[in-house]
Amino acid sequence: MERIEKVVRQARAAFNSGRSRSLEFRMQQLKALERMVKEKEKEILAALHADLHKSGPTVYNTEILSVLGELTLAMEKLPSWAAPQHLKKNLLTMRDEVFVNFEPLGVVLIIGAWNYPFVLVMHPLIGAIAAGNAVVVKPSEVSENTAQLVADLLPQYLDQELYPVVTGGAPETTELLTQRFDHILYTGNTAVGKIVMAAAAKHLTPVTLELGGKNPCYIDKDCDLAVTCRRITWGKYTNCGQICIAPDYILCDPSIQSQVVENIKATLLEFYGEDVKSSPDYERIVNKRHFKRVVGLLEGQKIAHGGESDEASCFIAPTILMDVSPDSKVMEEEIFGPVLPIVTVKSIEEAIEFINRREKPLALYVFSNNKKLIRRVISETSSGGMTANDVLMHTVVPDLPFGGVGHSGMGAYHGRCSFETFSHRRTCLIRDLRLDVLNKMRYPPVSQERMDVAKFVLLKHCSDCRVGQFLSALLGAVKAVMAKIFSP
Ligand SMILES: NC(=O)c1ccc[n+]([C@@H]2O[C@H](COP(=O)([O-])OP(=O)(O)OC[C@H]3O[C@@H](n4cnc5c(N)ncnc54)[C@H](O)[C@@H]3O)[C@@H](O)[C@H]2O)c1
Ligand SMILES: CC(C)=CCC/C(C)=C/CC/C(C)=C/C=O
Repeated sequence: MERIEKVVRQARAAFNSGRSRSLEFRMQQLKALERMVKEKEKEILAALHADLHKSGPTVYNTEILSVLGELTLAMEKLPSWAAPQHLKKNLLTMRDEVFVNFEPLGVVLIIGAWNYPFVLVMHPLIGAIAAGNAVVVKPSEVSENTAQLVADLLPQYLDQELYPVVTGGAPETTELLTQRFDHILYTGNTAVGKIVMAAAAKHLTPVTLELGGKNPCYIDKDCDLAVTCRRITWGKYTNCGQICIAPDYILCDPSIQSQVVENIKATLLEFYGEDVKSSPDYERIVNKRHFKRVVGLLEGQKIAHGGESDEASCFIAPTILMDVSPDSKVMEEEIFGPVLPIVTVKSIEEAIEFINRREKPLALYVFSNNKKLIRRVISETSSGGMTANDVLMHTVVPDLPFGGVGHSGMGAYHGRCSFETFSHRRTCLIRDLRLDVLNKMRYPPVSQERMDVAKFVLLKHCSDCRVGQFLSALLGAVKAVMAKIFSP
């Protein structure tokens, strides 16, 4: 544990040296990360297969490409993201420089989860490096092969003191959390999220919490069920249901429930063949603990499809549950496995009420040809993010912030939002010491007259105020004349 304290101390000393701040250095580190991902692709694929039975193409699409995409974006946009943001002025400040400067926060802690073990540490790491921070990376011990690979690879490519990796589980994370950081980004379950936030509060450290929840998926009667169910099947059973944005359960009218089941069954056959177990595209539950938890959710349920499992290989077949009671256990906790309950509702009002009676989810899905209904769902519910007429896809749009709300998390990242999350927006005002006469109205002794002038001056924005432009031009002219008269 002394080692952990030393690692954080070294990261802070490295940050204080100032070397992570220049854009040139940040770019160089991001380029090195890109080289790492390209050169070590085989090793990354192997680790993810060992941890989660993920197939090569799946890992390539979800983990490698998305990390390379985030890197390309950051390297292309960093100069514009990091540039000071000049803002509107009022009459009082029309001669000044008014801007927001993005500065690094300091030492950031990133705690990853096991289900997308590579991307969940790499995405925030990219944002934190781009913003000029030192970063301590703690990958999830549950995906042990990927965690070890990250620990082996990062020091080969990045500045070792600025970006150390700490491996281990709850004891190591607990120890890390006693240290002082300038920001913590944690990905994982809500219960540990509370522990992280409580520990961070001791140092007044801001947190980004990327948590989970039960993501509803409403299917309107007015939609193409074959397409709808193909998209839902893909999003639900990818990574064996172990994805934070998976549709957790379906809400639909009782009259279409059987058609939904039939369409999902047909898609499963298309995707994984007759023998799902031998499909290279179907993953496994990460460990026995989670296997038992997910199998336990099937108890007492009406299984419309699937239900088979094999503890030795942590296999659970893609499963659909029908006529599920809203009060059953499977509707209480996030499923995080290949089990899809269908709860019937008789109207969109009932669906909205159902969603709003529960904690705010990380994602919400609605399928309908009716755009008005989609807009209504957006305006009458809340969730971290949402996609209409598809699933998962809002997370792959680089400019969309990704994060939860309420019990599904706080704060967001991805793309520019990552850069902002790991930056301090520093308010800057640069004035000069001349023409102090213009400040007279704020100096004592106060008078009604001065207050009237202050009111006029403060309530006018320069950009939409002709008086401001006129005064500015006038002042410029006066300045030029004075300079001419008084120049030696
Ligand atoms: N919002 C997102 O981006 C996102 C992404 C992936 C997973 N998730 C959510 O994460 C959950 C699954 O992940 P998990 O929690 O099983 O992952 P996990 O077991 O990998 O835990 C996450 C991290 O917390 C640490 N940890 C565990 N117990 C701890 C403790 N007592 N004190 C301090 N640290 C501790 C672990 O070492 C690990 O690094 C699901 O709820 C899922 O929805 C959210
Ligand atoms: C398009 C697919 C299958 C996934 C893309 C989303 C993605 C890169 C997920 C990884 C990060 C994440 C939000 C995991 C949640 O558990």
